[in-house]
Amino acid sequence: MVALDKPDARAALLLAEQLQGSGCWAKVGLELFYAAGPDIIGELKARGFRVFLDLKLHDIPNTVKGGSRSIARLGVDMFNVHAGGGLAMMQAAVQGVEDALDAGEASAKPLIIAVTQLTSTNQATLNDQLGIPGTVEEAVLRCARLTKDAGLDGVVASPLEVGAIKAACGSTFLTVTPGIRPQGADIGDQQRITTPYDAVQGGTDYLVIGRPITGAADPAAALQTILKEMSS
Ligand SMILES: O=c1ccn([C@@H]2O[C@H](COP(=O)(O)O)[C@@H](O)[C@H]2O)c(=O)[nH]1
Repeated sequence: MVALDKPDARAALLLAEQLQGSGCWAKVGLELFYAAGPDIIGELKARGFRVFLDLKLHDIPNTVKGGSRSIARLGVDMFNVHAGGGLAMMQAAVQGVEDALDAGEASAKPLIIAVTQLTSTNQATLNDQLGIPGTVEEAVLRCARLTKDAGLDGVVASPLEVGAIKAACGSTFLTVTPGIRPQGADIGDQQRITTPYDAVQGGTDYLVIGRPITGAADPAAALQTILKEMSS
């Protein structure tokens, strides 16, 4: 999944066109969605991309239900919420999608996943800033189990945690992992990272990659290099 973190539709579609035919998904996050609006989803779908809408809903259950219903109408293939919103909030996301399907507003059910702990969070952020005791992995696993109990399809986590999540929640529970950095790439604000190769070896279902591809002089070539690294 390539994170199309671009400031407007034109820049995002220019990038998407360079990646067309590679088989990658397009991930639409806050920067692009707030700038380009819902129409960007249709533009990407028309170019053959499967779309992960990464808006990380986190609100009271009733609001998340309505938001999820609206998202289901857009025809995205996957979207997410924050597990930190709790069981009822995540169940409300599922209900919102079911309402859209029952009302004939959406033709297919998108995958719904939940962010466990952001990959920019480290041990100190968790314990000292957020006041959550224990290790990051323990916090991630608590969120993953809650997400499964709520009936969602999987979680967003670091590739470092995939083995533990699969052991706790089962092999078919999806793991979607940002925090991917090829050897020598700039780490930026990410904290819990691995290489594309190690992420694949660790059993992740979907790798999410932004700047190592989008910041490259030739994004299509950067993607191909990463795809090669994943499979060798
Ligand atoms: O825990 C999370 C959840 C979402 N993301 C998003 O993934 C990409 C990663 O981009 P890079 O440039 O490869 O760091 C970005 O869109 C984030 O919003 C995440 O990184 N961690």
